[in-house]
Amino acid sequence: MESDLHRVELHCHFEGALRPSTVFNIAKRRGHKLPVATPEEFAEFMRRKEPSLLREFLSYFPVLMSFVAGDPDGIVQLAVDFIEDCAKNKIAYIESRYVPQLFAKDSFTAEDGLQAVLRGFELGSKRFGVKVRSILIAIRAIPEFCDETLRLAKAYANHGVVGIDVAGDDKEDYDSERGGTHPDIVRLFQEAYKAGIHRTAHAGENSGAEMVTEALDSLHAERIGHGYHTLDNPTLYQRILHDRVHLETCPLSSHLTSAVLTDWPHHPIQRLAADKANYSINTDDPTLTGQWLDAEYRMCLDRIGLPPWELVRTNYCAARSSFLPEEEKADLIAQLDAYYRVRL
Ligand SMILES: O=c1[nH]cnc2c1ncn2[C@@H]1O[C@H](CO)[C@@H](O)[C@H]1O
Repeated sequence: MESDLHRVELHCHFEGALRPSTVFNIAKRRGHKLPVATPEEFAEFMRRKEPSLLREFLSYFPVLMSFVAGDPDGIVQLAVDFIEDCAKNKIAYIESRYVPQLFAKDSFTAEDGLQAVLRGFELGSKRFGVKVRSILIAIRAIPEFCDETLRLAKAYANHGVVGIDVAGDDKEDYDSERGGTHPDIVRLFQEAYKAGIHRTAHAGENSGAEMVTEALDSLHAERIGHGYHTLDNPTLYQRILHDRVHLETCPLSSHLTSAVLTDWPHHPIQRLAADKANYSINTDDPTLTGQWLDAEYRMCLDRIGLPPWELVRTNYCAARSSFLPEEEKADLIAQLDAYYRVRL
């Protein structure tokens, strides 16, 4: 049977995409005190309704993880459910990113957490036909994690891990006076570059264009997470366009974190579309935004005013800029071709 999965997503935090009802059930099973009585109320409790600062948006991650860290069965189930939610959103291929250390608790290590996520992804992939790969995230504010991030990225390169990223509050945790990104994180990216591990970096989300330049020049980033403020610097923007650097944009998240302050028809995505830039449409954190890829696409059509074929084009951009080996990339593009019957 021909697959109807035809979308590619490159920027989705697994911890930010945990199915609320499953988190609720895990928390109940473990005897956690919950602020609400039903799974539906829990979903509403986690969903951010109004724009706030990125820092506040990110403050919900420790809350979510406190319910599930250290619980292997729960983590496997969440990973299976994640893949099911991808299939419901017609995702053929997804690169999911996460911080293995956030799953650790007591004697349950970051590596145990990583293995549980990978196990769930494998089970989910077999069941729902979605192809998934992992990107391990280093956190800007916790450079102490870097050595382990590099070790795990190398050790699991043949088990579904295709790259690394750095996340966190890119404005608050980036110290331009002291030289920007922490040296340990710069070293992590340089080592990954030498080892042939792919690299993307959160930059230009809340921070300015200079951080995007640093990500390209010092971190050897092949893609940029968010990157909206690239457009504030015309020279850098021309460089991105010329070099076809891929920007992983996340519409609703950009609004809820106040990364983008303009109204929807003037969203940076509108400009990227007009300039035929290399970018993709992504969810970032569905548990916190309350919407998956279907709704993000609708937002692009209805609010930003993208034409439908532009969404087809962004899927091809995403497939071409994915961290898959060339042969698998060609297979993915063929899968898109079979569905769209037109290549953009
Ligand atoms: O939009 C974002 N910008 C920057 N960092 C983020 C964003 N969403 C999640 N994380 C960070 O990624 C890790 C979980 O994968 C967490 O550390 C969270 O703070």
